[in-house]
Order: sequence, then structure tokens, then C-alpha cells
Amino acid sequence: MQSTGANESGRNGFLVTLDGPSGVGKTTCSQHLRNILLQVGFPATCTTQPSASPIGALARSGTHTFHGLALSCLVAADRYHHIATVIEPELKAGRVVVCDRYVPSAFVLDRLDGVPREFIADLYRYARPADLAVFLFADPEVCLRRAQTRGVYSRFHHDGLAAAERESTLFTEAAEQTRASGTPTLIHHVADTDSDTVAATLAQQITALIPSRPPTAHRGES
Ligand SMILES: Nc1ncnc2c1ncn2[C@@H]1O[C@H](COP(=O)(O)OP(=O)(O)OP(=O)(O)O)[C@@H](O)[C@H]1O
Ligand SMILES: Cc1cn([C@H]2C[C@H](O)[C@@H](COP(=O)(O)O)O2)c(=O)[nH]c1=O
Repeated sequence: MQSTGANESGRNGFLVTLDGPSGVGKTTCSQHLRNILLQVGFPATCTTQPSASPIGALARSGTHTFHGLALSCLVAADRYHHIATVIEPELKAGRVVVCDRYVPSAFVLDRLDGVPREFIADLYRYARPADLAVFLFADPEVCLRRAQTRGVYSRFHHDGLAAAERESTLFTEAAEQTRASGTPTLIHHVADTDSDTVAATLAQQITALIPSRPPTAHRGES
């Protein structure tokens, strides 16, 4: 198995984040991606934000209770806890971490909730940047239909085409902002491609960017 990791080589793992509009297929794709990466020999794991921690569960289930600045801070608290207790340890173990939603989602969802951009930027000043930020896009009509078919459980899941279009516009801005900040950024238009094909295409591009570990020297070799 190839390794990206810090154990023997002293190098860290690789953080791939997936952002994009509700219903575009982030959760489905991140799971396929993890499986493909494992199949081709990369130690990989997938995780999600909000996380499975008690703070994350509160944020995920509480979008009808919490609003604006308060929800923004709650999600940020979960995100920092998740980075410290899940993402960083996995990276230190040399794994590829595929994270379903990351900081760019805050620049969209929090703004939809009226939170000023400067407040969001200040909140995430200390968040570890992704090694590769992937943005998935599809026509707002497609995202809307998929989210509605899957089931709507959050205030941020669309209630109409205008909301889906606004979310798509903000994700386009977030992708440009992420790229401008120096984070390697991949923008992928899903069109009507099935999720296996989307994940396989992304896996090819991602594995090409992951630095592979040099062969470990045997004891006594110089
Ligand atoms: N490429 C695809 N083609 C067709 N259907 C898809 C594709 N990807 C995902 N789906 C379906 O669309 C629905 C939404 O997918 P998923 O939950 O992965 O989206 P998401 O971006 O994570 O949404 P959210 O942000 O709302 O959680 C699911 O029913 C899923 O099976
Ligand atoms: C990342 C992020 C999430 N939220 C809220 C909005 C949604 O209800 C959930 C995410 O669930 P999904 O299945 O991925 O749609 O969490 C938020 O308010 N702010 C954020 O930055």
C-alpha cells in the first residue's frame, strides 16, 4: 500500500475537502472516493462536517432552532473540535482524509443566514487549509431535485429554485476565493454523470496530486 504519511517518512497525510450546493452529491461522492482510494492503495478515510461529535449533532439537527451568528459559532466550534480530534490525527497517521463539507460551506451557508463575510473570515482564521479543495457543481434544478428526492431535513436545504440558484452563485464565489487564497482547488461540473464515474474521475485527479512516500531505507542503508 502506498502511504502519504508521517509515520516513517515524517510527512503528513493529505486533506481533500468537498464542497458544493445541497444535493449536488458530496456525501455520495466522498464515500465512493474513499473506497476507490483504498482500492488503488492509498490509506483513506472519509468524514463529514458538521461532525458526528455532540457539538456537530447539535448543529446538524438544530438549524431550525439556531440562527445567524449563533449557528455560525456553533458550526465553527464543531469544526475546530473535528479538526483537532479527527482530521489532524488521521493526517498524522498518514491517511488521505476526504471531508464532506469544510470551511467554504460556511462562506455560503452562514452568508445565506445573514452573517457578514468578515465575521466568517475571522472565525476560520486558524483553520487548517485543505491540501486540495474540490467543488462540485450541477445545474440548480438538478441539485434541487436530488435534494428533494433524498429528503430535506435542514433549513438550508432548498425551498425553491431561486434559493438553489443563490446557493450555487455563492459556491462559485467561495471556490474563486479558495483558489485566490492559494489553496489548490479543483472545480468539477457533475452534469448528468453517475456518482461512480464522478468519484472515479476525481480520484484520478486527486491521486496525481498526492505526494507519494519515498521508499523507506532499510536499517543500515545509507
Ligand atoms: N451523480 C449522481 N447522479 C444521480 N444522483 C446522484 C448523484 N450523486 C448523488 N445522487 C443522489 O442525489 C441525492 C443527494 O446526494 P447527496 O446526499 O450525496 O448530496 P449532498 O451534496 O451531500 O447533499 P446535502 O448537502 O444536501 O447533504 C441522493 O439521493 C444521491 O443518491
Ligand atoms: C458545514 C455547515 C453546515 N451547516 C448546517 C447546514 C446543514 O443543515 C447541515 C449540513 O448538512 P448536509 O447534510 O451536509 O446538508 O449543517 C451550517 O449551518 N454551516 C456550515 O458551515
